[in-house]
Amino acid sequence: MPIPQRIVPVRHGDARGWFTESYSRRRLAELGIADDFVQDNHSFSAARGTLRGLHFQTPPHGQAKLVRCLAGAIWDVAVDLRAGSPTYGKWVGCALTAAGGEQLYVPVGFAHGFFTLTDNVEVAYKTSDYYAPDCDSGVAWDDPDIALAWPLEGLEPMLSDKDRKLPRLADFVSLFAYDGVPMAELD
Ligand SMILES: Cc1cn([C@H]2C[C@H](O)[C@@H](COP(=O)(O)OP(=O)(O)O[C@H]3O[C@@H](C)C(=O)[C@@H](O)[C@H]3O)O2)c(=O)[nH]c1=O
Repeated sequence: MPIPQRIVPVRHGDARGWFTESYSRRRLAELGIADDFVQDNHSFSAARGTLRGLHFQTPPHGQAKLVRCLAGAIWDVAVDLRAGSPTYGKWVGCALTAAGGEQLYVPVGFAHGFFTLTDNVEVAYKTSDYYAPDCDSGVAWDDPDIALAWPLEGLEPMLSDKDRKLPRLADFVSLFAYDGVPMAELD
């Protein structure tokens, strides 16, 4: 289904450690995910309390993302931005850890962001379209209309200058289509 999903690839453990298929096009197709991923991104955040988001690219360069954590842990979120969706402006979030290998699938039409729960976090994600700076967009992480329950635990999030100036959802006119499937809680 083209809504956010939490995916936990199987890990095959043995005396050496473990092995996992971190990406399988066939396995994702079984879950209803048919995006053609064309770019791999990798970011490093030095400090716990770093927040990146809420980001998306506007049509015609919307990006689905398949997000995972290679070091440390994050709290990862997706916000529904599909015009006419009954879950427009609603969010889902979950922890993604290097230790557990969990992934979050973020479809086109959803904003994405994360908050680092540890120091020295590496996040890797596949995207279904190339970086298109003219379509780079976002909404404010602390927009009260979205009311994200970030696990701040008293920390003041560390943001980029760009993210500090992002507009509110109310100022955004969505050109993302709604395909009839409302967002649901993550498994
Ligand atoms: C996203 C992106 C950025 N850049 C460049 C632009 C800039 O000089 C530098 C850092 O970019 P940003 O500040 O936008 O990086 P960051 O704040 O990490 O942005 C990312 O946040 C997460 C939450 C997402 O979902 C991503 O799609 C992306 O928006 O990297 C690329 O060259 N290619 C890319 O695909």
